[in-house]
Amino acid sequence: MANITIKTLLSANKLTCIREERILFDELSFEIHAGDIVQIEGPNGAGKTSLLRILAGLSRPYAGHTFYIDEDINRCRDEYNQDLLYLGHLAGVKCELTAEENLNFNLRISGYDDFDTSAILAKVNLTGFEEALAGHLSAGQHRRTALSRLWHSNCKIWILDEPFTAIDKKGVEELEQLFIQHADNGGCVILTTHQDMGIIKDDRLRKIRLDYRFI
Ligand SMILES: Nc1ncnc2c1ncn2[C@@H]1O[C@H](COP(=O)(O)OP(=O)(O)OP(=O)(O)O)[C@@H](O)[C@H]1O
Repeated sequence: MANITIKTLLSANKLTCIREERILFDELSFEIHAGDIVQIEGPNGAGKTSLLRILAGLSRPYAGHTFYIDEDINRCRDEYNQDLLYLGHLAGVKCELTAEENLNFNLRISGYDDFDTSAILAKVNLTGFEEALAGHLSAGQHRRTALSRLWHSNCKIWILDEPFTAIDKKGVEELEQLFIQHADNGGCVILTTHQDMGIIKDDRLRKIRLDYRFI
């Protein structure tokens, strides 16, 4: 019988998050493996963004730990940050830069120096808008500028907060395909969305649900 090893990329160990005297989640534990596509779900205000930010090491939990492979993320920041691509709500797009300059800037600060911005922007349907100021782009084009980084990433762990916001149906499908490809190549995707996904079927998607609790 084949010996299948499941590689754990990220694990949450008894994470507790309290905001404004409200317990958003309490002793939440889970493991995320290579190949996983995980949706954090729950109503508005349930704590999805708070959880993603804790997993990304951008904020601290009230209690508990996040591990990158088998090390606490606070003890291996550099290695973790090199393997992590986090896109939050604002997604780091600067309105005063063009779409191309934004992509160029974001890839360079992530350590890449050999890439073709026109080809990457073409993947997100921004051909012809390379020189447009991000501040003048439509909401969907602005979001596509942020997402373009995903098409040139060596990071295994993608943490994406509402990646489909303002993206049209075809764009959502292309992103879903990319997520599947990334997971099939040994990465993982952890995302929030209030939209239904059409390509990533339920048997390919793991769900972690957050619900309100009060002290
Ligand atoms: N830094 C903070 N200080 C105080 N309260 C906060 C902070 N961050 C989040 N909150 C509160 O925590 C709760 C959860 O916020 P969060 O953004 O994590 O929810 P969410 O599930 O992502 O919501 P949505 O679906 O609306 O995006 C909200 O009530 C929010 O006001």
